[in-house]
Amino acid sequence: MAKYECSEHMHSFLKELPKCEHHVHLEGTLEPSLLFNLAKRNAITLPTHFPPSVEACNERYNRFTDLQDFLDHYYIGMSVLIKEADFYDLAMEYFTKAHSDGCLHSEVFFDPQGHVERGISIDTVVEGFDRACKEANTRFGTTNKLIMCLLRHLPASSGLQTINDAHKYYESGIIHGLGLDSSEKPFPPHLFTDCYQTLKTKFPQVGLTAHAGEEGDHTFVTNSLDLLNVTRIDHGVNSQHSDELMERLAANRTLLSLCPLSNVKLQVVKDVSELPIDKFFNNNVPFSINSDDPAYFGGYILDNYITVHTRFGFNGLQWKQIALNGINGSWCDEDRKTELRNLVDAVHTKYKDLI
Ligand SMILES: Nc1ncnc2[nH]cnc12
Ligand SMILES: [Zn+2]
Repeated sequence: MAKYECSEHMHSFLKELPKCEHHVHLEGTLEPSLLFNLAKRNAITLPTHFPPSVEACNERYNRFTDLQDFLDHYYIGMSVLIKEADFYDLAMEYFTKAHSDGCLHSEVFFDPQGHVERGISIDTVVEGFDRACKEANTRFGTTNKLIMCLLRHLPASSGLQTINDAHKYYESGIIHGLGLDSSEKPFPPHLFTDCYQTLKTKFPQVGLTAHAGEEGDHTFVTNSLDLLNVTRIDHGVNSQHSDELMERLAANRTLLSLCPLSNVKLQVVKDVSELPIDKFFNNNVPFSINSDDPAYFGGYILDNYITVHTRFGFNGLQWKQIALNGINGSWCDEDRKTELRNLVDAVHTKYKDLI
């Protein structure tokens, strides 16, 4: 289904192009090899219906029927994460891979409720992830932000409790944002209005985002904007079905964090070429390209960029614009944004023949 070639030269350009990732769940970066190592280290027995080996995981992960089928594996997978060092090791594996893909700034999700309900304290989770964020910055010079997600299949009261438990991490800036994930269609945005409002009132600097328009229709996107006051939308592919919404996203420069390989693996589309990526680009709807749950969907950020290239054949100038839109939509400070824009300029100049 590849329509365009990705030459070695284009591959090098896409790898070197400074990229920002805004949509990756740290628990979704749990490679089967680490999953089984941690299960052994922590003496965890996985349920008998979970794939019993790395090979069996790779085979099963290739045929998810929908979002819920994936989530059923994802929540079992994360059950091997017990100690602070487990969360650290998981995040360090991701930051190392992202850095080797040319990703210079990552805003990463995590699901504390998925751990707290198993008896793991939120402090264990956040301390491990925060230590990895700091280590990645020291080791690679990459920047990163933690975004706490609420699980939409749990009641808003549990979300409020989680926000309360995370209070000190928002206060110190260790957690920067709030997101909303898990099963979308049965749990629309209005259920979480109070959670978003409570956090925003206490911490006006917090970044707000939500998964919307992945399996839900475009009203999930509009309602996330209107009721949750988010400034970013995770996925948002179904925004394509409302011209009014498309205009609103473009006018307000609201970033969609698209996840092309995820959409194929979760049967949102059969092939990346069916995604409205050219439509978003041509209508000035800003988007970034992300990996979502790379250990489950078979590709990290660069794999997603390359697949998009083979389907849409963007030229060097268009790729530069996509990279700049990702920087503009990031939650890092202005100095870092300027630094990243200059790096994009330099790489684009180096590959100026790709225009
Ligand atoms: N793609 C996705 N959609 C909703 N919830 C998720 N949790 C992890 N990945 C997710
Ligand atoms: Zn996601």
